Amino acid sequence: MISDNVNKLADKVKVLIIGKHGQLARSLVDTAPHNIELLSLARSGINLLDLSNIEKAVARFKPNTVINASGYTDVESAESDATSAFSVNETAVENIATVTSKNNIRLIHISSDFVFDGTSKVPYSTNDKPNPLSIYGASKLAGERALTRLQPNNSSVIRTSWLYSPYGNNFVKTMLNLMSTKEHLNVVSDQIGCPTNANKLALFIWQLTTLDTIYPFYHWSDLGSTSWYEFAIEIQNIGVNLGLLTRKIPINSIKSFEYPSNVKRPKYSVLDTSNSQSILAAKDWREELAEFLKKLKER
Ligand SMILES: NC(=O)C1=CN([C@@H]2O[C@H](COP(=O)(O)OP(=O)(O)OC[C@H]3O[C@@H](n4cnc5c(N)ncnc54)[C@H](OP(=O)(O)O)[C@@H]3O)[C@@H](O)[C@H]2O)C=CC1
Ligand SMILES: Cc1cn([C@H]2C[C@H](O)[C@@H](COP(=O)(O)OP(=O)(O)O[C@H]3O[C@@H](C)C(=O)[C@@H](O)[C@H]3O)O2)c(=O)[nH]c1=O
Repeated sequence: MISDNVNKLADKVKVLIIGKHGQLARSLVDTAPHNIELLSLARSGINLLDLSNIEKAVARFKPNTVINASGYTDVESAESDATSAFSVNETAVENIATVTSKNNIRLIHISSDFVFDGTSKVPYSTNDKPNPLSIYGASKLAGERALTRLQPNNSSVIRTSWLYSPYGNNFVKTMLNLMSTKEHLNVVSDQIGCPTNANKLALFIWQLTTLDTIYPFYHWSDLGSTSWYEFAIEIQNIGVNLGLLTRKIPINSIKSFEYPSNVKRPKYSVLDTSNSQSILAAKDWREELAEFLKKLKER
């Protein structure tokens, strides 16, 4: 018995992150606990469409947990390139789940509020039925289903929404950029959801890696709800207060149909995160945004 425990202590927890250059993968690296041995792989290090290549990467590193932070996230381009969206968001997930299931490795995978159709009037629970409106949403749902089919045990799908971080493309960075270069902005006010600080999602994911058993589905976002329009207003208000922006520009509230886009986005996609709160307590989205922008100013 004693030697078993010693062996457990000697075996460092090893976590493989897939999607190295993405905003969530980078936030995971930023927040990783010190006792974890990490390997984060980009496309150059792992070919997600080649099962034997994933096998090799896993055999070499021998992770206890794989976090799939990769994804085809260009919601607009997905509408005209469904093949690429499904290959990353479904086929790659199938391949990863096949390998992790075979090797008894925990798999944590990220999905989106865009699997829902937005007709609900109350936050979506993990039991609610998905019905995606977009190709991106359909490809994310296909990935969820592949994972559930191939690795029903020791895996979790975490659905999240409106992710932002200092890295890559996200609404907060786009707004700060547009607010400093444009004379006015039009932003949709009839899509309601909840922003998520990628750092906090990363902390939630790290908590999941420590639990003995995990549920198949979690929802995670910051607390509260807002529209993209109110989100933009708040970014501008805090941005000006902190000196990230030098002036305020007019921000007009518009309807979805007035915004040039090929994508049908859910009108309401707030996630019910209550089951996740015992694992990590979330904060209101405004508080998270203010902390994030403060740190961005200090960088
Ligand atoms: N962004 C958001 O608002 C939300 C995101 N999600 C989900 O969270 C996850 C992480 O999102 P986020 O960090 O924003 O995504 P990013 O777009 O920032 O990063 C995605 C990463 O996936 C990598 N990738 C794409 N295709 C492949 C491939 N074939 N092989 C290897 N790597 C690949 C990209 O690599 P490269 O840099 O080389 O292109 C990129 O590094 C995704 O699954 C996404 O669907 C869920 C809800 C909201
Ligand atoms: C830039 C801009 C966007 N918008 C609108 C368009 C859209 O309805 C909303 C957000 O636009 P974006 O293109 O930034 O975000 P979008 O790529 O649609 O965001 C989604 O990404 C995927 C990956 C997810 O999983 C979702 O949770 C969600 O975060 O804001 C404006 O109204 N005005 C603007 O100037």
